[in-house]
Amino acid sequence: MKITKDLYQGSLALLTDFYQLTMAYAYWKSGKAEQEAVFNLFFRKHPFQGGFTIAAGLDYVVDYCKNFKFSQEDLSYLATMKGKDGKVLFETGFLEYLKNMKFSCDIDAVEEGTVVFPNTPLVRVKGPLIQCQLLETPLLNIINFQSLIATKAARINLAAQGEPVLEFGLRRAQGIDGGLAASRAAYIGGCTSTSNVMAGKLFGIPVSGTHAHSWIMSFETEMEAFEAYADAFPDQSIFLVDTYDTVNGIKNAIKVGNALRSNGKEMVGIRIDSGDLAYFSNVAREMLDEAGFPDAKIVASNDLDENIITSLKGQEASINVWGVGTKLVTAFDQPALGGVYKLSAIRDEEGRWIPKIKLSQQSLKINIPGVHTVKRFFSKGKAVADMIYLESQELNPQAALIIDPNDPTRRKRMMPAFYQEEILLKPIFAKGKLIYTLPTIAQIRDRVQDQLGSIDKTHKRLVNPHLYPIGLEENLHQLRMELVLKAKQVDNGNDAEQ
Ligand SMILES: Nc1ncnc2c1ncn2[C@@H]1O[C@H](COP(=O)(O)OP(=O)(O)OP(=O)(O)O)[C@@H](O)[C@H]1O
Ligand SMILES: O=P(O)(O)OC[C@H]1O[C@H](OP(=O)(O)OP(=O)(O)O)[C@H](O)[C@@H]1O
Ligand SMILES: O=C(O)c1cccnc1
Ligand SMILES: [Mg+2]
Repeated sequence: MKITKDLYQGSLALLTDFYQLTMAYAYWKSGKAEQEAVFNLFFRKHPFQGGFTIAAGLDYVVDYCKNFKFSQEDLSYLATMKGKDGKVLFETGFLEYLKNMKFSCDIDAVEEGTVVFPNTPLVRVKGPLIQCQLLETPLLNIINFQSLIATKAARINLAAQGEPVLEFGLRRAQGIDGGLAASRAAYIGGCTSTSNVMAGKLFGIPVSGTHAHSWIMSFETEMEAFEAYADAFPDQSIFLVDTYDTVNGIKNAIKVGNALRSNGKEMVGIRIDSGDLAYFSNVAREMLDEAGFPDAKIVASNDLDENIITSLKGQEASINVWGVGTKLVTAFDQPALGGVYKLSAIRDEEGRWIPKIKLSQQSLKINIPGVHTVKRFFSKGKAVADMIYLESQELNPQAALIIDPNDPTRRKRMMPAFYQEEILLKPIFAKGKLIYTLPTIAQIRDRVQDQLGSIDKTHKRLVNPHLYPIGLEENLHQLRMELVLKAKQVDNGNDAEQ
């Protein structure tokens, strides 16, 4: 395998779970392939025990769907697959069907960078059952990871209180694509730049960095190393001061800073990567100020995350720039967002939508049926609640009642006279045609900041946040309850109609 050349071979159609293909075959075989269905992608719980999630990855989803096609190589590989009986698994007629399959779904999705809450749809796919099914794994793969990292980045940036956060994660990221997608999502979530040069090239993200301990160690003395670096980059020197002795390193940085200044140049700052970051940053600030470098930046790194940054802020550390790698790009304390993709309705032969439900012992896991969408209510520019409702439902113009899907005793009446509203699912594809103008990555990043500004600070608290209200419109709640009771009867062998 030559990863530089052979990794994707121009097609991602097989980047899926095997069972999607066996189901696709069986749908085809039983004549159900083109029956229309609706699936929703949503998650049940915020990551990091937080109070908000940032939706990310739609740009990748759009590209995936636009290029949703099985290549000749993909089909040749599928043709070699054998069943337990030694016979080919997929008939040639099916492979022919896949070859001619054209993406034709409607996709509605929340825009990238939107603040989202549990149980509300992030992506809704409506179209031929076989296509909806084949999209499950790639859509989850893309949205789960990028939303997770964008959320982690947003938390880290909230902790940094507006100071720059430089993303340094590539060396510890989850492989090649994980590293690229993480840099993209980290930037969307609020980071200032990435150290990942390929992400810079591919996504147009600002690239920045300092230098490593190896640079210092390659010289006889730290002074020589600083001088040589200042010589190479007189306008952008940040000196790593902790290779041997941090206080001495700061003294050396000041000496080289003075030398630069005598040539009309200014050092940018120093970086501290070990030890007590509060103590050493305060020592450094005092020394730099005293030496006439009050504007020199103090960059800190070393296994930082939102909790350590919050703690360092609490200790009044003199850090101005935060370098964050491992714990950001690996989402260290929660390695996956538990997004799921569930069938919620299917069209019968008469063209009627039949809402579908999946039972679970945990009521938290019972899905939301029907062709539904989500609306956000705002009061004075602040988001106050999200309502999931059936698209075909006429809403009470006076007041909509929303009911918590996990606790029907929690209810909230929304009086439209006091609220502005926005439907969060936007049309992206109509019958396979892209009808959405993709924003730039900078616009998505700005959107995250606007969105965070639109929710109350109690939901942004990093520890024990206040729960944002989301609910089912009462008719949808009623439908869900009826379907649950009916399904339970069927499950028990009773006649559902009695
Ligand atoms: N003042 C502080 N308050 C809270 N956490 C801190 C403080 N200073 C440093 N830390 C964190 O404590 C941890 C120290 O880790 P560790 O002991 O591995 O580093 P170190 O020994 O200082 O550095 P290295 O091993 O790289 O030489 C890091 O996660 C760092 O971010
Ligand atoms: O700590 P992170 O958040 O991942 O940030 C990136 C780290 O990568 C670099 O060193 P590396 O960890 O490779 O070596 P070191 O621990 O010996 O400094 C850098 O000096 C940071 O410590
Ligand atoms: O530029 C840096 O300082 C950097 C880059 C990657 C990892 N750690 C630090
Ligand atoms: Mg380290």
